[in-house]
Amino acid sequence: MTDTEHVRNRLPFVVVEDETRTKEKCLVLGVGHFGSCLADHLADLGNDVVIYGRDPEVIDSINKTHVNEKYFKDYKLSTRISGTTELSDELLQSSNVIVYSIPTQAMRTVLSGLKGRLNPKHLLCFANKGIESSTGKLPTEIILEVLGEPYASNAVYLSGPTFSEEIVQRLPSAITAASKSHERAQWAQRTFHAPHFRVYTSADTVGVCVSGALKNVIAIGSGLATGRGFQNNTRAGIITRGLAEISRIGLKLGADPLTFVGLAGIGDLLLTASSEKSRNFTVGFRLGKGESLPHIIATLGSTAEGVETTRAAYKLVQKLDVDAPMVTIMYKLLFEDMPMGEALRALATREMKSELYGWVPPPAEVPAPGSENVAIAN
Ligand SMILES: NC(=O)C1=CN([C@@H]2O[C@H](COP(=O)(O)OP(=O)(O)OC[C@H]3O[C@@H](n4cnc5c(N)ncnc54)[C@H](O)[C@@H]3O)[C@@H](O)[C@H]2O)C=CC1
Ligand SMILES: O=C(CO)COP(=O)(O)O
Repeated sequence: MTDTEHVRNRLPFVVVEDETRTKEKCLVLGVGHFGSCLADHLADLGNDVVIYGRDPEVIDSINKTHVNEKYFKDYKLSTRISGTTELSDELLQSSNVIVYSIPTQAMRTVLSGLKGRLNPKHLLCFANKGIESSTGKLPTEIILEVLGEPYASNAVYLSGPTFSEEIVQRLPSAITAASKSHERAQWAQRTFHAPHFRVYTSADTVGVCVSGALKNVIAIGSGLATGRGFQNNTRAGIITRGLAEISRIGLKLGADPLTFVGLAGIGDLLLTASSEKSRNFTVGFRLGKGESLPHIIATLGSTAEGVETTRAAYKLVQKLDVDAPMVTIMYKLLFEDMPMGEALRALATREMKSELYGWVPPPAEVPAPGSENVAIAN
């Protein structure tokens, strides 16, 4: 058991005792890796925190021993966290900050259960990353469809390079809080910000959600290449061209191009697509080693959002009619049994392109020497 106190002691600044900070009543939905570490972080900053989970054994272990026996058995969580399996109206009304940290595929169901029981005064933060596989819709769209306004405009999306196991150890991290409402983004910033957890605001909710979802698809591809035995050059190429692909898709949806060079963009892509700590990278790595997808999913013990998001992203890019070779090949590999050799060949033998295609108009054709055009020009 690692007591996080000793980790905190190696930070060159005080983490908690800031009396000027407004203490919030926080409710964290989801008792997996990310929900637990965000609950711990919020409690560490002096907030009252209740964590909701559907797994009574995990909630029981948090209440009795302050340990999440399923996801963080090596770390003691804050004693300020209390767990519950009941989302009562009283609990919802007594909370002012609600953090959604359940996988995206369950989002419509969970939010439908909350509809009519929330208050526009709640600060709603969404920490999930993904696209709904049955519809190809982003979290921004699901919230609008299920909860409507003003919840959609006030929602805050937390996204960036933040592995839960590093946050729970209080290792310095940075994240983006995006909302159409600047006031809500700032509220989330004030609530989560700490010297070791820097929060930056953004207004680009679409860009942040697209980046957070699609980096997982690229991370599976990067893991796969690594599992197959390719090395650093390949990984850097995948990450860079992956970012170009994410940007093309995001731009079609109206994202701000600068988001892709931010924490939720390149920051999270770099992290996830290059680390064995990532579940999505791990799924790819194991595929590259020859394991089957159903076996990997059954034994991963946690969620890899990129798998279902690949299915969703494939639908989305077809609808948007945008060139997305990695999303397309990953979909065929994962869901259409395309052999790996064929997939890699298909990616590698595509036509030659300009690096910025999809971003800027193609340059004018340069006439080949000796061609008719040259003769005319001369
Ligand atoms: N783990 C990490 O480092 C990070 C995760 N995220 C995102 O946070 C979200 C959650 O991920 P993790 O906590 O890591 O996943 P996880 O697999 O560790 O935990 C998921 C939790 O959600 C619960 N859950 C699933 N469906 C539910 C439902 N219908 N009602 C109530 N609870 C339900 C599960 O019981 C489990 O406790 C994902 O979208 C992920 O991409 C974002 C940043 C970092
Ligand atoms: O989103 C994450 C880190 O920012 C976590 O990545 P994985 O879900 O691939 O583990």
